[in-house]
Amino acid sequence: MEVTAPSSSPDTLGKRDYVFIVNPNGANGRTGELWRKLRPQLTARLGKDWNVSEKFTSGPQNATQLTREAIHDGAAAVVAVGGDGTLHEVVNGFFDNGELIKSEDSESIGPKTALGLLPMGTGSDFARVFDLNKDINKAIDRLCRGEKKKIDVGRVIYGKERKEKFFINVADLHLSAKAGFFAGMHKQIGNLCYVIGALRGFQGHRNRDFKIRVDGGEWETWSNVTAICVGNSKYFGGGMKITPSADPSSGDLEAVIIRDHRWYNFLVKLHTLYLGSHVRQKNVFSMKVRSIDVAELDNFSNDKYPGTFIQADGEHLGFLDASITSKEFHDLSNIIMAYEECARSSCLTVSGYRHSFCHATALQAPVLDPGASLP
Ligand SMILES: Nc1ncnc2c1ncn2[C@@H]1O[C@H](COP(=O)(O)OP(=O)(O)OP(=O)(O)O)[C@@H](O)[C@H]1O
Repeated sequence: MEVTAPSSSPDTLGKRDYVFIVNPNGANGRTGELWRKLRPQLTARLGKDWNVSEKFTSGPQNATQLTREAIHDGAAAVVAVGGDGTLHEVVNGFFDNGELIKSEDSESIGPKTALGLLPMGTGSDFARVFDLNKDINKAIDRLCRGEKKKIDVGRVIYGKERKEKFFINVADLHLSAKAGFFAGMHKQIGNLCYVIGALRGFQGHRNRDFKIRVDGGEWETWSNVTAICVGNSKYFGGGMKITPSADPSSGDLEAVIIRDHRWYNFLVKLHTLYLGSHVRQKNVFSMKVRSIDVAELDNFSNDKYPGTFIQADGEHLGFLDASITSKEFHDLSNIIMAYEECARSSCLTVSGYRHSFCHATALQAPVLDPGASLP
């Protein structure tokens, strides 16, 4: 829906679109309410230079499609309005078949469209690293100032069919992903959903043995793993600083592997998860990685669930394949999960690739002014 005058009006001629993709049901409907209150302010502040348009999502995954359409149409920016789930879907809309998409008139590799964020979800964890989660006006100011930052995205490949998703915040598996799955069912109670999710996650949980390979090196067996969290950024679960050294502009990811933990370990040391000091504890391992592969070693067939839970940006993706054996795993026929830093570049040019093997990802969040030159 066009908020400003129609694009044929003399006022809008030559202007590019700022497309706000709104999940009206985010944060149990609060996103939609807040958006309606903020929209006039945004139109007033941005409308002089841009066509401000809004698109409401019709349901899960729709934000991805809406983003692709906006990029094809040459939007200057696509701004996710909602929580981490909506941001995740918008980020995935920058890609198609694993490749960055570009506007139809774009000559360059990578989109001319930038990514933006108005955090209005339950957890809004990605926004925390920019200190934008507490005050929406701060996020609006940043958007209107046109402040830009280059950021990375990660990629997860999982399951027998080797499905692929990009993530911008944290991807994780096993207990934390199971807790996230249940938390998603209780978003109506706000941040308490993460407590309920954790309690339900612990039911029937047992630590597992996995094969893990870092940066394409040797596979190693890790026994009694409770959770594996890989952060492009620092926070998940409504403010837990799970990967405290991760920096979305660093070019690498932080992998935190938690082993041998029981529910009471978390209970006693819960505050350390919020402080990020858990990484200094016994049985918690942190490392900087470019990629990490994980495969199951033991058989899940007797379990209630088909395998190890995987989530990305708090969105349930599925399960590692329960039937993976070490033989299949060596065949690499059932991989697993791989994170990959995607090369970064300006959203306007092809210069600045950090790695020639990878197409540029032009994700800059929270975005702006695609006309300005990048640092
Ligand atoms: N129109 C819609 N109706 C129902 N669900 C939707 C709609 N649009 C998107 N969704 C789904 O809503 C889910 C949650 O959205 P979102 O992340 O915006 O809010 P949240 O869960 O409250 O916040 P956070 O993820 O930060 O905790 C996503 O999984 C998304 O797929």
